[in-house]
Amino acid sequence: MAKAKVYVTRRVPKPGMDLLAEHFDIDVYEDEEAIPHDVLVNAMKAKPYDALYCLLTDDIDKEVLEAAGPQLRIVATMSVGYEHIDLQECAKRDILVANTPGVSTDSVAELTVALLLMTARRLSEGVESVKQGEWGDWRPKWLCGTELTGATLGIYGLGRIGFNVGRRLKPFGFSQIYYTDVHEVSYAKDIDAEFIDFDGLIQKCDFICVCCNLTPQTRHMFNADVFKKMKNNAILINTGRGGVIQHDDLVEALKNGDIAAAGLDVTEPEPLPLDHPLVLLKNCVILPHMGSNTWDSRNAMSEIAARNCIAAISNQTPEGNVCTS
Ligand SMILES: O=C(O)C(=O)CO
Repeated sequence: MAKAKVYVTRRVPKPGMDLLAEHFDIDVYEDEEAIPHDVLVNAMKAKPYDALYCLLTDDIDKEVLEAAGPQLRIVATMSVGYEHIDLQECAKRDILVANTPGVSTDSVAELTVALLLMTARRLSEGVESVKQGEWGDWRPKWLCGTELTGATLGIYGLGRIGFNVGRRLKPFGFSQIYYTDVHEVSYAKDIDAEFIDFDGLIQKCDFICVCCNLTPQTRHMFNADVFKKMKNNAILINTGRGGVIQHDDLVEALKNGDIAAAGLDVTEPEPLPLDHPLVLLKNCVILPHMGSNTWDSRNAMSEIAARNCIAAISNQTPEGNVCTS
C-alpha cells in the first residue's frame, strides 16, 4: 500500500525527521528560513498531502487549506502556540489540528526565570560594559538593579508554563505571588499563589510575567492605559506571545518611566527590526524567541508533531489535539 504523504515546512530535529521518514512519503522545504506563503500554497497544490507538518512561522490560512484539498487530515504544528493556524477553516474542513504541549514547559520556564534575573539585575548591560571597556573602579551606584526578595510577583496566565515559572521563582522569597487567569485553578495553592483580577495584578505587582497564549482576549492586553496603572518600579517579562503587549505603548512607558524595565523573549513582529525603538532602550532586554531552545525540548517537540501525524492518519486522536469546534 502506498504510504501517506506529508509535507514538512522545514527540516526539523532528527527524532521527528526519522519518525516521519519511517511512516510516510515526505517532502521537506529545505531552507533555514521560513517557507514563503506562496511557496507553501504552491507546494500544497502540487501533490495531495494527507498531513501538513508546520512550524509557528507558517501562516496556515484558508488559502493554504484550499490549496491542500479535501484529503488533508491534519495540520500538526511543532509548537505549543497555534495562533498561526486558522482553526475555524480547519474545523469547516474536518481537519485536525495538533500541537506539542508539555515538552517545552521546563525550557520556557527556565528561560523566563533567566530573563527576569537578566532584566532585574541588568546583566546584559554588565556584560556589554566589560566588552566595551567601561568596567572601571568599583562604583557604589553603578548598574544597580532590583532585588526579587520581598517583592510581589504576578503571573498572567497560570497554565503549565506560568505555574512552572512560579514554582521556580518561589524560593527567591517574594512577599506574595499573584496570578490572573480566566478561572481560579486548584494547583495555585502549591505555589501559594493568590488569584486576583487583572486590575489588581497590574497595580500590586513589582514583577509581572506574561505566560499566556495569544487570543483575541489577550491581544494588546498590556497597553498605554495599563502601563499608566502599573507601578513605576514594575518589571514586565514576556515569554508568551509578543501580541499580548502593545509595543508602541511599551516604548513610551519605558521612556516615560511608567514602568522600570521589560524583558521580552517574544515580540511583535518577529524578528524585531534592528532600528525598532525597543532595541535601542537600555531598560529593555530582548531575546530572539528562544524559550524552547534546548535539544531536549526541540527533539521532543519534533517527535510529538510526527506522532500527531501518525495518529491522525491511523484515525486516532493525536496527543496534542487542539479542539477546533
Ligand atoms: O512552542 C511554541 O509555541 C514556541 O513559542 C516555541 O518556543
